[in-house]
Amino acid sequence: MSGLLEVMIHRMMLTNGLLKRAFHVGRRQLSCTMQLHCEFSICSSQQRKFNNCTAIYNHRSISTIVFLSIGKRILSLIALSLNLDAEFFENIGAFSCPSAFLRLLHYPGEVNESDDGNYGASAHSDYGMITLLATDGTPGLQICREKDRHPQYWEDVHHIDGALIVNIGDLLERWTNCIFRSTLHRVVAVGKERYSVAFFLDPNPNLVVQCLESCCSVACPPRFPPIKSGDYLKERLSVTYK
Ligand SMILES: O=C(O)CCC(=O)C(=O)O
Ligand SMILES: [Fe+2]
Repeated sequence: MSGLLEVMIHRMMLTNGLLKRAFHVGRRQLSCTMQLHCEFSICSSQQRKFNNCTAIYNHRSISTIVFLSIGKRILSLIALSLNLDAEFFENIGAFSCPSAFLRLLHYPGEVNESDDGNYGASAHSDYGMITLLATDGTPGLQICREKDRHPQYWEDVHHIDGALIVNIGDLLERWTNCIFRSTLHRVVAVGKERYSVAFFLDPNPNLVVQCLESCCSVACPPRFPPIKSGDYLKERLSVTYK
């Protein structure tokens, strides 16, 4: 990995026993001064598997710094839509040393009968504020718009060249009292190998996430108690990776 990189490789893992390989790059907590200019020149044999991910990444000339600034911009638009200042999340310190990391993902093309439907990513929502997702264009990602409705109705997310997919996370759902619902999504088998890169943008771990004033009223009280972002994420991750 290039000397320019100040990254930590968290782990190589199989998540929940599902057929997905993920490679984590970044720090749970980005240092404010840290240069995260991620030009990937991945060379070890393990990392070679992820060259297609890095190709997605490099092709779009995006670095973690760019992901971060796109994420901040989207969150300032979300703040405006809630009658808050554009700088609201910046001002409350959400982006001062935020928790953020990249996940490079590889899904194999072949699916065996014995896998028993375990492929890709099972239905979930991401835990933090927002996730920016770049894929190699291979289908497989699906969303369920009305997550409380049963039976669930799943829609394919169509690839748009040059566009990033934005998922709302559970912390933003808590903050906005469900005005912004977190995106229920999954990745299903399409009989083709698939690569994607996800950038998870989560707030400073010490920030207390509590219902925004503009998102509640007497008729619509807060649905979630205040919680420190870091505690919430730790709890969710410990359940996922126990
Ligand atoms: O690979 C994808 O398109 C989605 C990955 C995902 O949802 C995740 O890693 O949380
Ligand atoms: Fe996800």
